[in-house]
Amino acid sequence: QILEDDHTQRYSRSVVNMDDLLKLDDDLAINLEKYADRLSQKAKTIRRSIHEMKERHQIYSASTKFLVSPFDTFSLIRHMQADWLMWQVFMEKTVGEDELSYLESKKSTLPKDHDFYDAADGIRRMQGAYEMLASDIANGLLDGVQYNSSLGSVDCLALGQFLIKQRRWMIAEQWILAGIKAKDPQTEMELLRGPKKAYMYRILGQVRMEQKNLEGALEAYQVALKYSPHDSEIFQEYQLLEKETFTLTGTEPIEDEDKNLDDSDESINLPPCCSGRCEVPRKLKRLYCVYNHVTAPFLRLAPIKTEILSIDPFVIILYDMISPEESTLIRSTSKGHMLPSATVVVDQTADDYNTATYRTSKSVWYDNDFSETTLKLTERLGDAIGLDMNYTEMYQVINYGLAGLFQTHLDMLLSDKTRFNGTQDRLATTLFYLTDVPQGGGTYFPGLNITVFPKAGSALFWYNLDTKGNDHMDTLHTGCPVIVGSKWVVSKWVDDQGQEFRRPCIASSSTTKHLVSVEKLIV
Ligand SMILES: O=C(O)CCC(=O)C(=O)O
Ligand SMILES: [Fe+2]
Repeated sequence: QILEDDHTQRYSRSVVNMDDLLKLDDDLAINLEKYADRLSQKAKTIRRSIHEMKERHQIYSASTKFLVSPFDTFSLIRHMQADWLMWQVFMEKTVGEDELSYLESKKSTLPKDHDFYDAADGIRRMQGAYEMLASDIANGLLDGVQYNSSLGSVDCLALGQFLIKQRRWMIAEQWILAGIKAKDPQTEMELLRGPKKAYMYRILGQVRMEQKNLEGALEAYQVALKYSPHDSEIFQEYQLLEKETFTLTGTEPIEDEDKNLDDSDESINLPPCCSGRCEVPRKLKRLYCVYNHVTAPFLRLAPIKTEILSIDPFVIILYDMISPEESTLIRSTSKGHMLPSATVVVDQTADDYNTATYRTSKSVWYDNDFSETTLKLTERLGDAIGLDMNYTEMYQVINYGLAGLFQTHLDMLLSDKTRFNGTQDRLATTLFYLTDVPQGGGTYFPGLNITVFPKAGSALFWYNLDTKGNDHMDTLHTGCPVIVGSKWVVSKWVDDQGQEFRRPCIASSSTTKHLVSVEKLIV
């Protein structure tokens, strides 16, 4: 079952909304500045009046006749009876109400808890997929590439606490340690609620305790107490811990009954090949590149550069399928219409957040004849793959978000049995890459040890079904987490029904004389 996801803004699901977010942040900063101006205006009025009051006092105290005159006496009584009440009213008057209500009006558009969870979970999975250390990420070293930016301790601590909630103690500890080491820029957040060192060491102690590392926990608590010797809560926890260490010495560590998550589950979903550094070599050792001029008459004039990545299943890259102008047009047309990508809901009772995390992108659908660009693209693709474009699904334009990914999956929707009952399925997949992705974001086939990195203008094409119409399990594929960049892809699925003459049912693709579609390149 395919459902459109909820229509709320999901900031982490696509990077197309990042400029809106930046603009909002800018507006709110200007608003805060206005608020500060109003506060200083109030303080200035108060200071000016104090100055006048002090001057008056000096005159009075210098005068010997003061308080003898009825005018002075009257004036002092009037002043003290009325003016201080007026000051009270002035002091109580709220400053910057307009600015406060402006902030209130923007609250609904600010990122929500789920946006933070999405973002934090994205970082966690990116870290797992590329086997990065928290301290490296915090210092701007991403999968071997050093960037001129880093994360502050508030950010690291927030990640650590998020991971504690997920009971992922090991990487939670990494992030808390990174937070302790992070150089703190004096941003407004540090000023408002900067994490105190004692607090961070206390959390470090707690995380170590959860991992039954009692000595490490004690050490962390001792440092916490050094920073904050009078904190009674930290002291009590420290004492409890000391007792526990005493009773546990020499005994086996107790296994926690709850399942504690570590990151081995991640490496199953996202194997290390996302980086392109596969442990096992791919089947085709050589590079096979051909000019395809055989699947359409027009290609004799303009052959398509085609790289063959795998024979069975048949996987190829088509080069120069989209021009930079067409790519820009598709992206700019789509930008305002993207919604969180539809997801296959496996468990309807689970909350939305849980069901949607394996595909973190936004997308929009277009018919073949949506625009001149899509019409041309359809014609070009039809020529390049030799299949009938009248039998295809709509185009889906996709943009990935922060560490955006599509976990390992198959594109076909049916079981072999249902498919042979006559229900339509996805014979082949085409993924057009609209952008280069500076780091990460490859399309990875675990069964084939092939990682394809997006190259603007190229298209990845493969058959999901073998020549007999059965599932090809080796077409399992992953949209690897984006590390840096904005990954735009356009997908196009070709239906099995309607291709009977272009891709007839044959015993195997080596029965070459029957091949009509792009597979005939391997002849
Ligand atoms: O973005 C990718 O690399 C994979 C996308 C994909 O598998 C899909 O859209 O079905
Ligand atoms: Fe897919």
